[in-house]
Amino acid sequence: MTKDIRTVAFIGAGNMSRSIIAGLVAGGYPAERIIASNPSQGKLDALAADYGIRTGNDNLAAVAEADVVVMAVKPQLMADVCAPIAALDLAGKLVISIAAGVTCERLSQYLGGHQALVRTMPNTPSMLGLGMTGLYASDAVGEADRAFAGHLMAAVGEILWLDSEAGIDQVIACAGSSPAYFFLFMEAMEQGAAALGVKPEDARLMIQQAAIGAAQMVRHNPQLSLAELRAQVTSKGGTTHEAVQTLEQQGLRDSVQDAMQAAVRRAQEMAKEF
Ligand SMILES: NC(=O)C1=CN([C@@H]2O[C@H](COP(=O)(O)OP(=O)(O)OC[C@H]3O[C@@H](n4cnc5c(N)ncnc54)[C@H](OP(=O)(O)O)[C@@H]3O)[C@@H](O)[C@H]2O)C=CC1
Ligand SMILES: O=C(O)[C@@H]1CCC=N1
Repeated sequence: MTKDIRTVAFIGAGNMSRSIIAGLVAGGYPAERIIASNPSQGKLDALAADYGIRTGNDNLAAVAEADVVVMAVKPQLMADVCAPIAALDLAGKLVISIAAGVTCERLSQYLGGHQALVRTMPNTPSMLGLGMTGLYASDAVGEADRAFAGHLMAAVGEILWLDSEAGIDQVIACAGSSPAYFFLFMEAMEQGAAALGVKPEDARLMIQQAAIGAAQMVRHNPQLSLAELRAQVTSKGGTTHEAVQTLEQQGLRDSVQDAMQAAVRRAQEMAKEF
């Protein structure tokens, strides 16, 4: 955890803010230095109860008090939410955006020309300290602010600094959106298990353990390629070979590649829309 403790205001307290806040507090970031601002009260009450952070409905009060402002609303709301914030004195404040498809240039326009911007692309496993965040700092971001943004997101998982802003869209495809691909795969396995007559709770346990185990094997065996790990499971003439061949023949790799390209395409479209 960073020793550089600053007051951080999350503007928008939805799924992603909750994930990051959960990870920060679990990692020891002082809860009293975290503020969440959101229109609906229920999410705020839950955040205050679960993590002891400060909450409110007044974005401007939160921003005024903060050293660091995390913009965490949906991309399509960013312009409207930023407009009143732009009227505040933002000098000396670092603004971190987690929104997909809102460029630094656009965000700077929305914030009245504010320059100290870091664009990030986190993901929901941040909640467990198992996040993956890509970061891109605009030229105006000084060393201390850059380091703070890195430490903040490193508190909830791994980080990757990007040389170009276009890299953020690659992070979306590989890590921001990708937990959903794995959930979808596991959902499909649940359905497959049901078709085999497996009880739902048994299916969930087996799928969960296989997924956690596979991910940990990747993590703990950096010397082995993914294909080598797969080969270790695949006995010659055995069951895995039949299953994997079925997935291959039915085009799993092409589907995944198309899906990742679709994510990037959508991020690029959003950058024009928002
Ligand atoms: N979910 C994910 O996995 C990831 C999301 N992101 C990005 O994070 C951002 C947020 O996404 P996510 O958390 O999923 O979305 P959510 O819809 O869960 O959260 C957005 C929050 O913004 C709040 N909000 C709406 N209007 C305002 C306002 N005027 N002022 C303050 N808050 C407001 C909403 O409040 P309410 O609904 O209570 O009205 C809601 O709680 C998006 O830009 C997305 O691109 C990035 C990486 C991963
Ligand atoms: O679906 C989205 O647009 C956001 C960005 C990455 C994950 N969720």
